[in-house]
Amino acid sequence: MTRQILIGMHLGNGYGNLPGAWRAPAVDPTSYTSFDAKVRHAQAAERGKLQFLFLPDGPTHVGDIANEPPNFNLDVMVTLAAIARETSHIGLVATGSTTFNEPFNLARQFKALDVLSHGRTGWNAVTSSGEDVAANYGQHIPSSPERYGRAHETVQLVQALWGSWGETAWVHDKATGRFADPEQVAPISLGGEYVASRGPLYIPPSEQGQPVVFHAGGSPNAHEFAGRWANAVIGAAFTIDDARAQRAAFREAAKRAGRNPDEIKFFAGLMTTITADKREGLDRRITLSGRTFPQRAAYLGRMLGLYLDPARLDEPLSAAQLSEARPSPGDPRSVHALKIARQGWTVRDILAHGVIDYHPVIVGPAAEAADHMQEWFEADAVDGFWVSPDIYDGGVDAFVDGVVPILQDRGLFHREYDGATLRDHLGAPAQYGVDPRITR
Ligand SMILES: Cc1cc2nc3c(=O)[nH]c(=O)nc-3n(C[C@H](O)[C@H](O)[C@H](O)COP(=O)(O)O)c2cc1C
Repeated sequence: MTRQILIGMHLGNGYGNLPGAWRAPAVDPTSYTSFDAKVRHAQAAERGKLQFLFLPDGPTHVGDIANEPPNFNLDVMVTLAAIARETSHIGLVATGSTTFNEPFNLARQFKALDVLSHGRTGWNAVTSSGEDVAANYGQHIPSSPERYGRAHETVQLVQALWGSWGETAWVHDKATGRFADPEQVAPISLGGEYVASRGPLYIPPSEQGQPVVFHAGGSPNAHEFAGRWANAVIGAAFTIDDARAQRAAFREAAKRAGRNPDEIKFFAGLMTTITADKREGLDRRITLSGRTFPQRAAYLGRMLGLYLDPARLDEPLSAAQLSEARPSPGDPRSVHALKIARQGWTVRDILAHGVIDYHPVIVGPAAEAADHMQEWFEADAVDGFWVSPDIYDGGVDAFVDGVVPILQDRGLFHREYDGATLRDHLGAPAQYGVDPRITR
């Protein structure tokens, strides 16, 4: 079968990726606590046949709570449990820290969600960063080798626990009175330098056996970790070359672990403001994020090697400034920022293009997003994207009704779900318990 783009949808705080999304006209400002809102956004993504929802998790809030909502869900597992009951196909991927959770708790919660969702669950196993997160657990952030040392042990333990209830152990035969085959439900008694568990975990397999492992991280340690354990990587890249290099690094690591590199899919982030014309999109972004622009103008200046006066946001860069500008080698977004500046936009509009955002930003007609996705995909830079809409109410629909049909017409995106599990959607191989190739 020809390779096609895979798409996940970011679901964060209930509003969208713009800091002022909670104040948008059609948005209920209490969506942060509304599970109805989250279910509605998930159903919109499922209508577009997207492969999965991705829920990041800190868990902390370091933003400006006086003006902006927290970044994350109230609780990713509770949110996905609610969504699982109101959707039928879309994959449900939640982030769970290997540093600040016990393997037994992770194994139990994720497998229970996998059973509840009939085999649609994914675990984004991350090592976490930031002292503010660690402080919530009364700890400091361990060093990278320690975090990844614990992460390797944790995933191995979690998968061993998932496999500790044998695939055919559950007999539940009322006539004979036999509930389960005890030979197939056995302790694992595994322990390492950081974590240990006896088991077994009393949870039978789901329709996909056990959850699919994802990872998000960028260091060489992350490559080795994902190369061994993950079937998908939630990535961040600003250029095709960067994405291609990251994807290749994860694929090489998978090969070193004795796996087929096609077993690990690389997803780049993409932020969207899909509108009929660019001006409408820029204006929306100015209304909902312009409060930060004076401060961002100073940063944009540093990206371009210029001084930009925060009081003169409504002027384009002068000819002298444009000829003096040099993209900063320290920020991969600088080349793109200069390209936009050269198109003659005002500083306010340059910032409204999202040139200082966490991921590439598309502002404007759906075809622009489709073109971006096609270009990156055909350059072998990605297997797919995780898409983060500016405002979930309306923004998920704009993607599903605008971008998805274009990709489908170009033969780049499927029209129907072929299977019912997340493993099916990602083309991930069957696995139950630990992967014997990794733990031999
Ligand atoms: C695209 C992307 C998404 C991430 N999402 C999360 C997240 O939701 N929660 C979290 O704790 N860390 C998240 N991380 C951070 C990683 O867990 C990791 O702590 C960080 O990248 C530092 O690890 P490294 O040394 O491997 O780069 C994310 C990282 C990337 C690149």
